[in-house]
Order: sequence, then C-alpha cells, then structure tokens
Amino acid sequence: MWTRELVVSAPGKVILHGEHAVVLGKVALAVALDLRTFLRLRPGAEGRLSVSLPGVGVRRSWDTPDLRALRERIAADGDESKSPSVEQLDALREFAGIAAGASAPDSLATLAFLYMCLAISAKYGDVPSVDIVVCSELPTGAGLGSSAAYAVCLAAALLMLCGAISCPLQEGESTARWTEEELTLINSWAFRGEQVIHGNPSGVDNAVGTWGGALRYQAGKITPLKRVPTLRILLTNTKVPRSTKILVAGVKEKILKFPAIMNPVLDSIDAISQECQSVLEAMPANPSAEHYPVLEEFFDINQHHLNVLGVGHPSLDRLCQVTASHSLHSKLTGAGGGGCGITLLPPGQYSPLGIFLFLTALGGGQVWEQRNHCQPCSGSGGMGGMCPSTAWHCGLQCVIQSVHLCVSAPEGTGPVPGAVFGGAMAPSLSLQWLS
Ligand SMILES: Nc1ncnc2c1ncn2[C@@H]1O[C@H](COP(=O)(O)OP(=O)(O)OP(=O)(O)O)[C@@H](O)[C@H]1O
Ligand SMILES: C[C@@](O)(CCO)CC(=O)[O-]
Ligand SMILES: [Mg+2]
Repeated sequence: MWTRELVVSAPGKVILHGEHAVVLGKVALAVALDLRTFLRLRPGAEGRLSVSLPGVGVRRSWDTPDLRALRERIAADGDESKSPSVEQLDALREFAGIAAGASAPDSLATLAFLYMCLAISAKYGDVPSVDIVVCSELPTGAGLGSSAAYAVCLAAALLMLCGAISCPLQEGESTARWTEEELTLINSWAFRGEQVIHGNPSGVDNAVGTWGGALRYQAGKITPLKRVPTLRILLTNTKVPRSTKILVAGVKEKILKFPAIMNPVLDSIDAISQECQSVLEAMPANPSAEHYPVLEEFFDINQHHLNVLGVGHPSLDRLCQVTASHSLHSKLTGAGGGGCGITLLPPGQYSPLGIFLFLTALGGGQVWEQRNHCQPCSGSGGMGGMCPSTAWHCGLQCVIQSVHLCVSAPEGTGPVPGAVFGGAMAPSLSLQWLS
C-alpha cells in the first residue's frame, strides 16, 4: 500500500468545563492542545505484527496467523457493531498474558491495541504485517487525553491499513487529513479503544483528538465553537498519578449512593458549560478584561463541584490556593484526582517570569519542565526514527511541575512558550511522511 514510513498524529485536549458530568450526558467544552501523540507505521516482516509503546514500556510482536486464530475465537463472543464484551477482553488478556483486573498502563495499552486491531481487521480486512511505534508529548494519565490521542492514532492507522479509509497523503505533500466521513469512522473506533482503557468514556476526548479545535460535546453530539477568543491558560501538572477509569467509576458510585444530592451538582456543571459557551462566543477575538471575572467564577464554582464529586486532590487544592493568593483562579482538568490543573490568566497581568516566580511556591523551587518533542523527523532518534528533540520552557530547568502557557489564536500576545490550544491553531488528526 505504501513504500515510505508514515506518521499519524493526534492532539491531546484540555477540558474547560464539564468533565465527569459529560459521562452522564451533560455538556462539556474542550479544546485541542498542541501536544500530540505520534504513531509511526512501517511495513513489517511478512506474517509478523509488532508494536512498540515506549511511553508505557510495551514491546510486543505476534505472528499474524496466531492473531487471525484469536480473532476467529473472539468473534462469537461479541457483536462486531457493539462495544467490547467482557468475554472478548478476557480472551485477549489470556492471549497477551495480562492478569484479570490488571489496570497498569502497559496492560491497558496492549489490550486496547489487540482489541482494535482484531475488531477492525475482522470487519474491514486482514491482520496487517506491520511495525507500529507510538510515542507522545502528552504525559500519560494526567488529564490531557493521552488515552484518547493513542486510540485515535490507532484507529486511523488500523482503518487505513485495512482499507476502510483512504491513505490521503500524496507524494509531494507534507501533511494530509481525512474526509469528514472518514473522521467520523475513525472517531467511532477510537471510542471503542477508549472503552477498553476507560470503561465508560463519554467520547469527548476522542472527538477532540479526531477533529481538533474547540468544541462543545454532549451525548455524542459534537459542535465546533463558533468563535474562540484568545485565552491564556496556564497548565500545571501536579505529577500525581491517577486513573480516569477508577475516577469515573467512583463518581458513578457516588451518584448511585446519593442521587438526590449529586444530580443537582451535575446539572449545575452542565449550566456552567452552557453559560461559559455563551461568554466565550460573546467575547471578541481579542477579549477585553470585563469577561474575565465571570470566567473566573465559573472556574471556582466548578472546582468546588468537582471536589463534591470526589475527584479533587490535595495537590490540586494547593494549586488553587497558590494561584488564588495571586488573584488567579484554577480548576482541575480531565478526570482529576491529581493530573493537571488549569489557571485562567487575565490579559496583560503576568509575564512568564512572573508566573514562574509565584509558581515556585507550588514546587518549592524549580517549576518548569523540559518538554519532550517527538515530531516526526528523518533522524534516527531514540524512538526508532521519531527523533525526540528537547526544549526548555523559558530556559528554566524544571523538576517538579510542568507548566504550559496556552493561547488560542496566532495573533495572541507575543510568543508564548508552551502549549497552544483552541480555535484556528488547534491541529486535528493528521498524516505525514516520516522522511
Ligand atoms: N503514549 C501512549 N502509549 C500507549 N498507551 C498510552 C499512551 N498514552 C496513554 N496510554 C494509555 O492510556 C492510559 C491513560 O489513560 P487515562 O484515561 O487514565 O489518562 P489520560 O487520558 O491521560 O487523562 P484523561 O482521560 O483525564 O484526559 C494509560 O494507562 C495507557 O494505557
Ligand atoms: C472524566 C472525563 O469526563 C474526561 C476525561 O478527560 C471522562 C470522559 O468524559 O470520558
Ligand atoms: Mg483518558
């Protein structure tokens, strides 16, 4: 099908409002981040399928006849148009030597890979003889949609290998994207990958990973936001590990235990998302300061709600306290329980140096982190050709916290180090040549 190596890449995301409530059908607002996951595809030895996931320490290789036989075995245990069944996942675990109930990153990543590979090839084609490497700029399990970006890349690559979607990249082109129809199919399979990793995903993360940009998501309905103002958001990684699957299950339990208490909280989060959307769409491209107090209050109220749902963490409380002492407002983003928080930065008030100075209080010293880039390049870097180059945010070495500044539009206030999210700049799923 192709002669040169290909790279599929998908963005991570930040949820502004609506995490957890969106699982129960409420509205969420989310934007794509310019931190991406990259999947490299290379033709493999005939009859072998190899996968390497350096971010989670996986390196596996299987004979394709064995995978075909496994595929036949699990076909009877599930409906191909439906979600992965317990029986199918049990059979895949047994095949891969994964203990029942294992939820370590490597186990879930391998299971999602096997499920998607076999389910997609059963429906559209044959098990491919291919070499796959996935690496990411996103921290794993920190609320930035690493699982969804992984699932989106896998879905796109496997569907393309099986001929269910085109290979849109032509010689002479550097980057290509799939059609809306193809993206819809990719998104639906990425959702299934998320089901393997998350248990009960809403679908918002894979939607952002597929389409990029800024969007409103509710019960499977994806609506791009009409106008996205330039917002500066500070992204702070508490580095406290957590699992979205466990946090989502915990919220479900709480709702079942106290429905009369918890349902109004979910309704209130829904209202925050909707009000926030109205404010964002009413803001001009370069927003004046008057809208910020409202957005800040939304952050505060939602953060309290998320604590009520049981997905807070002392590290996130600390982020809120430290930023509040500088009159800034923060909330968790993604599943919570640690991971990342976001802080709204009103225009013109803080320079990167100013932010560095007050955030030292959070980390007790150095707060900026070396960011790993794994842009596709022709070098023979550590990740099998996806050469990880490095850059220092603001030139300051960092040990404890990772911080990204985000803006949503290229005409934002000067070159800001770190991540860019939202609107026109937010890149969607894409396909490139490796060299
Ligand atoms: N680069 C990667 N390679 C392979 N698997 C990955 C990669 N990144 C994430 N994963 C899989 O996704 C899991 C983390 O997903 P999880 O949903 O808990 O966190 P997240 O997606 O980063 O955060 P959130 O869901 O809150 O946005 C890991 O345990 C691993 O199985
Ligand atoms: C916590 C959650 O709402 C967002 C995780 O990024 C889960 C989901 O929507 O699938
Ligand atoms: Mg996830």
